[in-house]
Amino acid sequence: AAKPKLWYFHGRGRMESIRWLLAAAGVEFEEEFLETREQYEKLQKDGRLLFGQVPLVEIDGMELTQTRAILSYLAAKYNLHGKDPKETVRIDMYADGTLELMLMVALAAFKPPEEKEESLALVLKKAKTRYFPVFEKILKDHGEDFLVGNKFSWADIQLLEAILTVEELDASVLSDFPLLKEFKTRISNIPTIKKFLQPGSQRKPPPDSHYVEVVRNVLQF
Ligand SMILES: CCCCC[C@H]1O[C@@H](O)C[C@@H]1SC[C@H](NC(=O)CC[C@H](N)C(=O)O)C(=O)NCC(=O)O
Repeated sequence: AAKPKLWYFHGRGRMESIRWLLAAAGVEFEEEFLETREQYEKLQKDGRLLFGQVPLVEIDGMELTQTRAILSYLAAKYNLHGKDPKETVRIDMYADGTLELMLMVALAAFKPPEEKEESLALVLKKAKTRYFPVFEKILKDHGEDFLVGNKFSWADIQLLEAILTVEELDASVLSDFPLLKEFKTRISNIPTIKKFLQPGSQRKPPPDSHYVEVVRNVLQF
C-alpha cells in the first residue's frame, strides 16, 4: 500500500503529533512541505482541504484534515486506541489535554518576544501544576507501565511528546515527578520511538524565525 503522505509546513505545528503517532506505529510516511502561497492555494482550489486548512494527510485513498480526527483514525488503525469505549475515552481525555499544551507551545512561536516569553512561562506553569501532576498520579494509582489498560497507546505517545517539548523549555521540569521520569525512559526506549528520537528522523525541530516567516507568508496572517 502507498505510504501516507503528510502536507504541512516544514515544522512542528499541528502536524507533529501526527508524525509521532505514525513513527511510534512504525509506519513510514512521506511529506510535502508548504513553502509558498501558491502551493496552499492549489490545495484549496483542488478541493483537498475540507475547511481550507492543513494538516492534510493522504491515507487509505482518503484526504483527511482536522488534526484530532486524523489522530483518532490513526490510533484506531494502528491499534493504539482502547480495547473498548471506556478505555478509548480515557485515551482521548489524556491526549486532548496534552494536545492543548502542545498547541500553546506551537502558537507561542507567532507572538512578539515578550508575549512569547509570557506564553511559554504559562505553558511551563500549566505543565508543572496542571498536567504533569495528573499523569504522575495516574501512574502512581494504577502502578502500570502505560497510562491506559496497561497497554501502549496513543495517550503514552502524546505524553512523551509533551514531556520532551516542555523539557526544551526547562530541562529540570520532571524533578518533582519521579514516575514521569521513569515513564519517559521506558517509552523513549520503545524501538520505533527510539528511532524517531535519533538525529535524521522526520521529527521536526522547535520553530525558528524562518519557519514563522514561511507560515505567515503562506497563510498571509
Ligand atoms: C508552529 C506552527 C503552528 C502554529 C501555526 C499553526 O497553527 C494555526 O494557528 C495556523 C497553523 S496550522 C494552519 C492552519 N490550520 C488550522 O488552523 C487547522 C485547525 C484544525 N481545527 C485542525 O485541528 O487541524 C490553517 O490551515 N489555517 C488557514 C486558515 O485557517 O485559513
